[in-house]
Amino acid sequence: MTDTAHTTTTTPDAAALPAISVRQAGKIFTVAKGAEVQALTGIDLTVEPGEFVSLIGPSGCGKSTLLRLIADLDSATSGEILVFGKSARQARLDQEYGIAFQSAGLLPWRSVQANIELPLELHGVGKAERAARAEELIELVGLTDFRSRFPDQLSGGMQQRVAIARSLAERPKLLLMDEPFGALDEMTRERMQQELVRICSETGAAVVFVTHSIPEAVFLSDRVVVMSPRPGRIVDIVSVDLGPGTSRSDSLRENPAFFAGVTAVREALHGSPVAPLGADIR
Ligand SMILES: Nc1ncnc2c1ncn2[C@@H]1O[C@H](COP(=O)(O)OP(=O)(O)OP(=O)(O)O)[C@@H](O)[C@H]1O
Repeated sequence: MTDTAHTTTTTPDAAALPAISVRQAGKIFTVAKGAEVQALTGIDLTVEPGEFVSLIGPSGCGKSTLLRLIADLDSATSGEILVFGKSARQARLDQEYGIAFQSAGLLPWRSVQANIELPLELHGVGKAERAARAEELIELVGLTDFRSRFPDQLSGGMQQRVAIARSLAERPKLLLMDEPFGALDEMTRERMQQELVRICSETGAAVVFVTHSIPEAVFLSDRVVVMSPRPGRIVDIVSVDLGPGTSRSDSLRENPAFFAGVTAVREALHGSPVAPLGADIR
């Protein structure tokens, strides 16, 4: 449950900076009649470049709030949040990450292809290059026959796939994902999990991934951050080290190391001490 040291000083090598450094972050919402909700308290978390970290915990424990603070969609009441050594605000302005959140957030007047191309368009990427990249991504998320459709002509899960493709358009070094697979059927969800693993290993992107699913968190993650509510805080960080030679392919779902990881996260969620992981899971 240790966390790596925070790097808040400027280093000459940007690649050596953590993808995310959160130190003592807290968030208080002011609600009706001046009442306050302490959504997060004392959050310390470092995510290294290329690392996959999931946030899991009961409803209301602050998972989405933490992700929103990192994405600068809301501001912390206390503490510090750095993204690749920059303030969350600067990182947002510099488009340091891709975002795929619960609601797909697509532009209804743009086709699937045009939605996926949007971030590239905003950054002045030429038409041919945009189209080629969109084509790759449309294929990746299995929407080849739907490239010209509009969001209201797609199922919720298909809309979510468009949003994921859009978040990948600029090959970001960091992806912030809030239950991106929540609306998908189980088979599509597992396929998308595998695609995400592949994409991350190919691009070296770090990911912070909010989920309610323990198996999903274990399948995807290097570390699973377990949170508890009132106020939202980190109660444990479970490392999922599957040992040498174990890839995150479909067969992992039937691997004893995977089951042991699921058990470790479940116990952490339920507040039981996590047994030291055995030889299968280090
Ligand atoms: N804009 C807001 N105004 C007031 N309170 C808020 C706001 N956003 C979140 N909260 C409160 O902060 C706490 C954390 O909410 P958050 O949505 O981050 O939890 P979560 O763990 O993502 O929940 P879920 O798993 O249900 O999505 C909750 O008590 C919630 O009611």
